[in-house]
Amino acid sequence: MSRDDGVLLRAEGVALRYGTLPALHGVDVAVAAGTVTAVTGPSGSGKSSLLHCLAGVLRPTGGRVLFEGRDLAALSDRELSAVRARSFGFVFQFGDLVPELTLAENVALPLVLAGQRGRRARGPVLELLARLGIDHLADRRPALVSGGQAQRAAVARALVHRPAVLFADEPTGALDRAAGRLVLAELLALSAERGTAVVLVTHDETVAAAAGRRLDLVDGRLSAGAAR
Ligand SMILES: Nc1ncnc2c1ncn2[C@@H]1O[C@H](COP(=O)(O)OP(=O)(O)OP(=O)(O)O)[C@@H](O)[C@H]1O
Repeated sequence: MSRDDGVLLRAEGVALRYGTLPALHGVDVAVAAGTVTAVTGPSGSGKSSLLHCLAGVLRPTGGRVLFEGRDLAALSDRELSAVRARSFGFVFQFGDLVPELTLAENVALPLVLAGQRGRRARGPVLELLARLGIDHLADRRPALVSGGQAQRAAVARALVHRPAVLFADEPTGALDRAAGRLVLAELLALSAERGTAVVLVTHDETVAAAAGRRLDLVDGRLSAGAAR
């Protein structure tokens, strides 16, 4: 564990450049277990970049990111992949389900990657699909379900291995407002039940207001007053 009580993930002075273009400038963030953090800010302000740095998808060009006290940049590729597979879940705007696999097979992927046999994974997968009201679609491929149903499957896939942190980048951005609110409420309820911390990029003011904490980015910096 980190030296700070309950802090799972910590960004210290995180900076990121794409070539010569600076996207983040010295961002400090601490994410405690079981909390919900909304990352907001105008288009191009660095929200996705910050999420990707926190999740170990992008390596910061300055500062560091610690998960359970370990600097992600100091891990080998194999160790980093193992941390991400075991401890992190991801939901993106367009679900990114594998089109050739059924919903159940998609949701089982994190368990199969962790070494579980497909058949053993089916129990927890179906349970989660039932919680999200889509167990009757378990054996359908993503192309044959609605956008909201596919996004529910993406939420199930992100939580099935009970990760410590769920990273969600505009997870309901492709849905209409009402459907989006519903899926998001389900995502937050399931995460809370499982004690999973959520870091959520959103443009939706209502969603941001409902999160326990809000980080507002402006030009790659946390705006003054943003709670860390
Ligand atoms: N792969 C990339 N290569 C070069 N520049 C990039 C890349 N990804 C993002 N950027 C730039 O970095 C800055 C921050 O982008 P980022 O996607 O993090 O912003 P954002 O706040 O998530 O935006 P949006 O709300 O539009 O998704 C922007 O100026 C963007 O153009």
